[in-house]
Amino acid sequence: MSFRIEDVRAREVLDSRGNPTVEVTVKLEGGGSGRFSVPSGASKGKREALELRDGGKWLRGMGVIKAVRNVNEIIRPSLIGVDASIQPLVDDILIQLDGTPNKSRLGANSILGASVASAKASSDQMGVPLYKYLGGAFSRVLPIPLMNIINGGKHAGNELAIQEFMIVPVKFKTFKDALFAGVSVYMELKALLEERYGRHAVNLGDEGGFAPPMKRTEEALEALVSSIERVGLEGEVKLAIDCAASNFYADGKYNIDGASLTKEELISFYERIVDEYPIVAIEDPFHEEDLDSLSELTKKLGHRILLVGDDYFVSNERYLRKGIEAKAGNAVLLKVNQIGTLTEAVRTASLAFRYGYRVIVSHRSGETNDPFISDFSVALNCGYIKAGAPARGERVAKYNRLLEIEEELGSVASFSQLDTL
Ligand SMILES: O=C(O)[C@@H](CO)OP(=O)(O)O
Ligand SMILES: [Mg+2]
Repeated sequence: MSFRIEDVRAREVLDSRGNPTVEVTVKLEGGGSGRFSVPSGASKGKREALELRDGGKWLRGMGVIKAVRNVNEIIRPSLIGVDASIQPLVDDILIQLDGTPNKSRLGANSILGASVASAKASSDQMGVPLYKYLGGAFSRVLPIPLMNIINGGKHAGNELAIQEFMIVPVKFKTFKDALFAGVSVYMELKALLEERYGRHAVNLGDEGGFAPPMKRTEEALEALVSSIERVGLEGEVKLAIDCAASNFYADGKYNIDGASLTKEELISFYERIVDEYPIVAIEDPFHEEDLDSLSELTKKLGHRILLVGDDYFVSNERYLRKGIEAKAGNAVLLKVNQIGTLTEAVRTASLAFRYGYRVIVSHRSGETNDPFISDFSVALNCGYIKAGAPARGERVAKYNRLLEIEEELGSVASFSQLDTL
């Protein structure tokens, strides 16, 4: 059974927004193979590892021709003969080969493709499911899904400043029950939006949530609360928001709900909505450079809800460490393509666990049908996943994979129900 890499090949495929993305296939001498197609964000953090794009006018510059070439011409010869079952070695070779702090030479998209495809090839060679290969025999925690069912910000063509309005099924015994409860709320929300705003209100945003013509944050929160009540799930399904606040910040002010707020006013706004609605998590509440305000909000609300850093920490150990030192936030969003290799993503998760930060494995707004993040969340036993609405194939692929894993684990599967929730 040889784990030595025999071949690495990349090609261009399309993501869920129709943009080209990199798909990498790794083949091992022993016959095992793995394939991964890389996701892509729209509201990216400034400090994320670089996603290599090209093509000029053609495809509005969204091509990945160079990234594919980098895999086939630079990464391929360096990985051939390497033992794919030693993931830190594979990733170290990729990191050295790139040689830049933000993966700007080869592109995080080409590097990540090779990194994850190697892990998948190795798990195939070993004949064990990916979550077990990555996490070992004790991987058994199915994550609470944070399901984004009203889309705003950069993910939708409406006037909502806040990017994601999520439902969080918190009091269920199994992942399947939690998922199906979320689906009931999603369907009820569709009916409610049609009643209130008409049929055009149920068009979908990038992550499969509805993109109704709403203007104010509380209009969305209220619609979610009403939908939850209408299906009788109050107390069992709660709410979360991803503000992605860098996108509504300009010249020292936050432009939200028709007002221009100072950070102090925004803090009061968050305190009020947490009092009035069943919110259990707020992600990126301030712009990505303002760690102080995140610390301030953590002091006020950190004992009650999750305060999640996405653009703040960009899945990077270095920035998470700064957050920990500043007592900013109490959870980190983990997106493998923000950092570029699997080994680095796992290191970030380990650092988070060591300091009591929660880890939420996350999709990107531009996704593919690859359900890698589902296996990854179970491998980490982290207890949370953010994977969009239970609609649109590329989101559903993640939920369906989790259903499969839960069934496969049978009686040892455990579904996370965490204390602060
Ligand atoms: O901000 C986010 O958390 C993500 C995923 O929901 O969006 P994007 O992939 O566009 O960065
Ligand atoms: Mg985010």
